[in-house]
Amino acid sequence: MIYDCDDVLLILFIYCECDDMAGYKYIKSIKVSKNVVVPGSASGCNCKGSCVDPRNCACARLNGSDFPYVHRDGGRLIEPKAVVFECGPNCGCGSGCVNRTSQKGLRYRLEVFRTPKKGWAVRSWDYIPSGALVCEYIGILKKTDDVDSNPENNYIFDIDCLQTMKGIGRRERRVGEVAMPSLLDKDDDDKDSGPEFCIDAGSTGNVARFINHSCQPNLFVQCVLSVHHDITQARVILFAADNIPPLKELTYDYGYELDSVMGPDGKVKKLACYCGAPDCRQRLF
Ligand SMILES: C[S@@+](CC[C@H](N)C(=O)[O-])C[C@H]1O[C@@H](n2cnc3c(N)ncnc32)[C@H](O)[C@@H]1O
Repeated sequence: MIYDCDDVLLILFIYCECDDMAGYKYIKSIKVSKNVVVPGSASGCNCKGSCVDPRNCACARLNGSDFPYVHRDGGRLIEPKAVVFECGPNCGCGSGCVNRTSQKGLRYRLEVFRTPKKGWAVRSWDYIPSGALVCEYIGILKKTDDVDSNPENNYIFDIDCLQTMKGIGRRERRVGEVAMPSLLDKDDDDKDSGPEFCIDAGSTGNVARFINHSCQPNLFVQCVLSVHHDITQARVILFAADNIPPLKELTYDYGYELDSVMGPDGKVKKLACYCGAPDCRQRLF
């Protein structure tokens, strides 16, 4: 299976909702469960054409007064951030703006291949430079409570951006100030309740669902807000952490705490890790 630029899941993020026969709403290519309320679009910047001057761009200010991306290779993330604020539907800039890097689709030819011990996996036919966008984790946006009943679904990504920003969980907290502190105000009472929303790629998804875990990964997870500014429903984008040569397996850290996953019988579930890294933790969870 090869995914290339023709298979791009176009993520234009024009805020548009509609229902299909199965009762899902859509924000363009993102399917949304009917019982999920998607926040309204944020007000944008007044730039024209492309955002170039961070002093005059409201979106740049949200990123700490600079753009998170540089122009090389169609947009490269300068460094991992707690959250990236991209330009959205109410911004004056156009689709070529560098601050819409995650909205431009796949740039590398990604292949799904079979591994001896980990099932399917993903690699690129092209060289991927450090900081380049690899793909978005696409699926159905659901309430996490609604998927707990299906413990055999291996394709659920909990949107743990808020927890990571608060230093809860195993994913590494990003240094640097969050330019919009109100993001962190959300559900302080629910500190232990975990992510409210997840992306379920069990029945619908893209190539990201086949990317395996590694204890020494070459991709990292970046939370991105482009349409609205609700961190609990942030988009989840995978970027290259290193220069990645062609045909090297692409991996990210799933971020599980050991002993954090329970089976239907209420007992701790364990899964052996076969990432092969010298400092492998030996278990995914
Ligand atoms: C999101 S899926 C990744 C694609 C999966 N390999 C497949 O064949 O569809 C996650 C599942 O892949 C397997 N997996 C991912 N990384 C692994 C690793 N490092 N070691 C062992 N199994 C892994 C586990 O079964 C995990 O629940």
